[in-house]
Amino acid sequence: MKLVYLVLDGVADRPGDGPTSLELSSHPALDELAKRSKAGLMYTIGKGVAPESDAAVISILGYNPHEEYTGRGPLEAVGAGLSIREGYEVAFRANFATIDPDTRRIVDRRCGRNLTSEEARELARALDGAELGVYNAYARVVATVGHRAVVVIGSRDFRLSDAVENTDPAYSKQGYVSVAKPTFEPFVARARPLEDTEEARRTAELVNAFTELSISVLRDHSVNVKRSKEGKLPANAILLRDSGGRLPRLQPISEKFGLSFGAVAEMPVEIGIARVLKMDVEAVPPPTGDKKSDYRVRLEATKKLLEKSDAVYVHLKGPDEPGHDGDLKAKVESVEAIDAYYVSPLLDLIEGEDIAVIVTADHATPYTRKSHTDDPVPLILYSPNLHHDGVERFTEKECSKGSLGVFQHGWEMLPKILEVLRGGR
Ligand SMILES: O=C(O)[C@H](O)COP(=O)(O)O
Repeated sequence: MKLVYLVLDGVADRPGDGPTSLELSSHPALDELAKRSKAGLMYTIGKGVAPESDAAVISILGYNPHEEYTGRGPLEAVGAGLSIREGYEVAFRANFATIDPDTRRIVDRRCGRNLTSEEARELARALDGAELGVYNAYARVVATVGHRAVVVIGSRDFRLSDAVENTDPAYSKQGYVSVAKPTFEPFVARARPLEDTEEARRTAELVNAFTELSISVLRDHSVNVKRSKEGKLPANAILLRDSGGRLPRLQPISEKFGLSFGAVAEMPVEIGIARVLKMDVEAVPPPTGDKKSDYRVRLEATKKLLEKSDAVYVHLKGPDEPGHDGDLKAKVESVEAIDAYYVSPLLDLIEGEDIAVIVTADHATPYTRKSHTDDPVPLILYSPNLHHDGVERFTEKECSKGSLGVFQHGWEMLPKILEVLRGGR
């Protein structure tokens, strides 16, 4: 038996807020699969935790992020091809953002979501390698996809600590698991040490020095002058979150489950996770405006990996961004594009084959809330060897009627599902 494990980033909404994107969209292939599946719901980390994708994905791949985890920064870094000098460097997930440089008020955490990766690369170059003026410290800045970047703060001589608060006010650090705040004061936060050590105080000082430097360097950068002339928001600040000083030491997924895993990943954090878990990674280019071609590439990568791996984890970013933007229409369209261009041909591919499929999400990003929430996500498990529950559609409400029940923690799901698949009932 082979397994395709499909994660639709942020696809779930909050049913109590009104009709969900899954209810409003037409997705015949997902519904067809749901009809032939067992179904359930899952809290991807746990009730009360509105997770970011990093810890949520770690969790739904079977690892409890409260036990061994070191934050999103290092995963973004490894996904972007950077390594971290343990003890002397701390990695952060970064957003190019628009602020009022005089008051530090945040106008947009994603500078209008129209910063191109090329523009971001040019801005990053202006800061990469900058000296921070104290502790013989420096910053490395690497742009990844759109407004997203990785920042590594390092010192040549002094030890640093990852126990520092985010400067991005949208997320709070709870240990190494970052939690989306339902509301927040839209100001660039000052980094504070989160433990009473010289290392943490020094790192917070360096983070604040980097923030000031980035604001002064980006203010009149030619990319921003051009963007302002075009009526676009300038990318004139960098918000940091999810500090981590090393990669998590996790058992490779093939050893954990006795299955070889491939991964189709498009964003640096998922590429980083797949690398850390020692999956065979097919990194595909980030999403473009051409959904048909994007999903064809992802399906080809899935096919290729299925030939050599027992299981393939496929992470599709699509629905998360419109969820953050509160754009119901775009979220519905994103589900429909995945259905037509990825799931429908996947059904043809698995027809008559001994291939099981899981479809779920890493968290909810309700368009009504514009941020991640702790709502449980729908889950279906198809296998030609299993009885199905007879649910009608792939939606939150329909899946709640399924025999898999409600997983209280994402990390409990994969072991249970593999047991069901191996038991064949
Ligand atoms: O799109 C992303 O990178 C994250 O899922 C959400 O992060 P953001 O709140 O910084 O957009």
